[in-house]
Amino acid sequence: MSTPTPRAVPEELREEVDRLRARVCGLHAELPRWNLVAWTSGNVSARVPGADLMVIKPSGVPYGDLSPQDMVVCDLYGQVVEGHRTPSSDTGSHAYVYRARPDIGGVAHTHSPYATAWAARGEAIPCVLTAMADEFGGDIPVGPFALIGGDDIGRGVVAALEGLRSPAVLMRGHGVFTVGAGAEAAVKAAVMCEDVARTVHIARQGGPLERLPQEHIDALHDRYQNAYGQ
Ligand SMILES: O=C(CO)[C@@H](O)[C@H](O)COP(=O)(O)O
Repeated sequence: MSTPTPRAVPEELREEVDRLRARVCGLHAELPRWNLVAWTSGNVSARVPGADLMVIKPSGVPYGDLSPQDMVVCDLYGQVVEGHRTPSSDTGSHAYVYRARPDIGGVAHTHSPYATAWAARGEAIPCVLTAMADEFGGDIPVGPFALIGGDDIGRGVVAALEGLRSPAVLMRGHGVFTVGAGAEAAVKAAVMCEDVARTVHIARQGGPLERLPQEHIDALHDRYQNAYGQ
């Protein structure tokens, strides 16, 4: 990182940072809403566009107590720049992802039950559904087990997603990490990851799974990413 780490939020970024504080706080409410976390597990962050800063959840604060003012502004090495709370346990890993992947603007982490069960087995979720082709462009990969608190998880996330279209990775023995152009996209990927993890788990109870042909996966992904919706 060549630019010096800001020691305070530059005045010209104040409005954007305050907007992101509110947005990241609101997105955290989606994690319990979609049953993706228990108690205080999980977290979401957003990169501050045009700055070596991110906004992330405070560590260990119950979701119902989170407010925009609780969100913590950190540099992309995990150092607090603004905030009265201790940042998430995964701050170093979120920061690593942002440093390694300039295209990523949001990161989410959950312990959603079905996807985390696949992570416990260290098993990738095969692309057997059109919904998987749409959102993930293929299988949902597994990343390595890593201890918590530094940037090891972030390094594993970046390595596991290298060269793949998937915005989600199942971190072995831990849970789901997702990325996106913004925090909204990362949270959506987490919701969709749990949805397909559950469906594929149920399907496999009934018999063998058949992966979609690659050309169909490619066509479905292209449509969904480039033509679907408004
Ligand atoms: O599993 C982990 C650590 O990766 C997290 O989901 C924690 O459980 C939540 O940590 P904070 O973001 O509250 O520090």
